[in-house]
Amino acid sequence: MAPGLFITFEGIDGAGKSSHIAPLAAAWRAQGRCVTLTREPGGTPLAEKLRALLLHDDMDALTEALLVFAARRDHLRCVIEPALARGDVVLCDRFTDATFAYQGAGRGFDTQVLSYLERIAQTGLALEPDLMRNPDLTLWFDLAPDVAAARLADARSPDRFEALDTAFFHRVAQGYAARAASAPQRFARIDAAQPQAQVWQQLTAVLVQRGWLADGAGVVPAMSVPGATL
Ligand SMILES: Nc1ncnc2c1ncn2[C@@H]1O[C@H](COP(=O)(O)OP(=O)(O)O)[C@@H](O)[C@H]1O
Ligand SMILES: Cc1cn([C@H]2C[C@H](O)[C@@H](COP(=O)(O)OP(=O)(O)O)O2)c(=O)[nH]c1=O
Repeated sequence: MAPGLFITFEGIDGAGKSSHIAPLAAAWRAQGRCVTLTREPGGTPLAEKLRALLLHDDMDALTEALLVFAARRDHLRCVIEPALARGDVVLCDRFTDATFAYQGAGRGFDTQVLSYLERIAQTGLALEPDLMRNPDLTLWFDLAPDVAAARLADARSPDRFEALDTAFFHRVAQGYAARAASAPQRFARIDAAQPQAQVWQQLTAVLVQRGWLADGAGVVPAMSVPGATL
């Protein structure tokens, strides 16, 4: 059995993550791999309830951090770890880097506390009991906040995060850049300002280069592939 692969998609709101996840899942499935397609916050019935609170109810940054890690723990326990143990490719729309970018850099919450929560929430669930689960690869969609905002203005009504100002998203973008610099082996930066066909090419090239996807993978996604299919 091929070993499981845990791949996360990160970037500010509107960077283009959701548009590419379903087509990548289809490309892997066409090559005979089982794929688990999921998202954070969310991915389990409990974590989806926490997601609804996070996206719509007012709360402070510590409460946000505790809720995202509670949702993550349940998601790891019920979905991600079992899928990896089966040998699936797990494609997850956001994971812990989002917490460091949004609650850490965006809200200004203490990143040492986030690191502590990361360790306790992500350890003790894998086959190897001491492993702190981290993605094998993080595809980071890097896009200027004003371009992302222009894309979103045409696309959907904003949630509690998407309604924040551009200064917040500049901080979040810097948070992602810092996280990527601290784990360069794990991160692949995708230039999300490119037209979608080129974004797709860059994404698949990263995966082919690692030997995880065979060459000639799938079609370029249509612009309208919704995140709502997750
Ligand atoms: N490379 C691209 N160029 C132009 N528009 C894009 C591109 N990628 C995605 N979009 C559009 O931008 C909007 C936000 O994309 P989406 O995939 O939902 O972003 P995210 O999941 O990162 O918030 C959608 O309307 C989508 O069709
Ligand atoms: C995973 C995660 C997401 N978020 C935020 C980022 C997003 O604005 C929001 C929901 O993410 P997302 O699923 O990308 O929203 P959408 O489906 O509308 O594209 O949650 C955090 O603040 N911290 C986290 O740890």
